[in-house]
Amino acid sequence: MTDSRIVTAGAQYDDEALEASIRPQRLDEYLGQAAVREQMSIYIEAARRRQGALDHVLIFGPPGLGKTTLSQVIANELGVKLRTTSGPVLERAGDLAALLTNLEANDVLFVDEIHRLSPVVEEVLYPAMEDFQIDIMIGEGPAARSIKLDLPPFTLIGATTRAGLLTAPLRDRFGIVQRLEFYNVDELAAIVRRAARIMGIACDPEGAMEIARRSRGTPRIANRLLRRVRDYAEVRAEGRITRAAAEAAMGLLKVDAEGFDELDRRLLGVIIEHFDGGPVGVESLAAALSEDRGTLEDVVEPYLIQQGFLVRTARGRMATSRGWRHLGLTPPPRPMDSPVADLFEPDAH
Ligand SMILES: Nc1ncnc2c1ncn2[C@@H]1O[C@H](COP(=O)(O)OP(=O)(O)OP(=O)(O)O)[C@@H](O)[C@H]1O
Ligand SMILES: [Mg+2]
Repeated sequence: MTDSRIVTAGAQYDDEALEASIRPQRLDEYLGQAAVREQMSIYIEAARRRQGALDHVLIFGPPGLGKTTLSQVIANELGVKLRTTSGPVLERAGDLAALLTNLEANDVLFVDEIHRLSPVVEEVLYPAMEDFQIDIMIGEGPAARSIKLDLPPFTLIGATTRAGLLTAPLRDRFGIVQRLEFYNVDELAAIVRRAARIMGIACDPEGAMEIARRSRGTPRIANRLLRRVRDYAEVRAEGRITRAAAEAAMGLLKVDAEGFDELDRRLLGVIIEHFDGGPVGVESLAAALSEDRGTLEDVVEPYLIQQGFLVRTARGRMATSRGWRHLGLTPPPRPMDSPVADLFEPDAH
């Protein structure tokens, strides 16, 4: 079920065709993330002047915020080739060795889901990152020996939604660590307007704002909502994305004013109605919703938490007063000696 959510931040197949034309190629098309952009522009320029490889970069942040995009932008700005792989794909040490020995000087190797590298592959990566060398074993049994190979200088870019799952030795080998944040509404509106231009659909600023507000801080969702609103505008609104067209289209998709869909509302509803607002453990919650725990933790909760509708406490999840009100319910009186008491202040959210 979750895969078909319009507001899921994860990638979906229908995205691919248009995605390629919309995806930013250069740093000045990569909107928002001002601090990341400024830092990266300096590091990239410095590497270019030295004609050396950029230091290794770790990019982390929730799905759909632009990790893969940023890695491509970095390679484009450096003017080097990008090779792409991912943690789960690299099963054996030899898989990684083959990729590394095919790199040219200053190339970028992008490893998506780097927290899912197997330990043997990670072992190969350490000396490769640190000294641009790898040890490979030739042969088996008593005749086996290891030889050292020199690699050209290169940049490893690792991406992960779960920085906490990276081993310390791996994390320490990245000279540059960038954390992507949820985008604000103005940034998302700019992303929507740019994508609408590329798609050749007229989009009023208020129409873009309306889409932006419901995009959960996530460019991938903004672009997906834009495509559905475009369909609606073409059929019902004379091909123009106005505020009214955006509202009507998203009403049909059951995406509410906060960008929540039915799963978000069910999650809040279950915490409030079955568990008196919490705290409730994630396993009980997953069971009550018939959803998988990982989906709740990685996909559903981060935005609810970031927006102050939900909190994670040591004893489990709790709905905040904002969460109660979103469902049209009256929050309970402020719990006196609760570690989250301040979340129940009348004007806090
Ligand atoms: N800063 C940005 N400016 C404009 N568009 C962006 C930006 N970041 C991402 N996008 C758009 O959002 C889409 C999703 O981004 P991307 O695939 O890079 O996310 P991701 O962080 O790699 O997600 P995942 O964790 O699922 O791999 C891109 O195709 C791109 O069109
Ligand atoms: Mg990605």
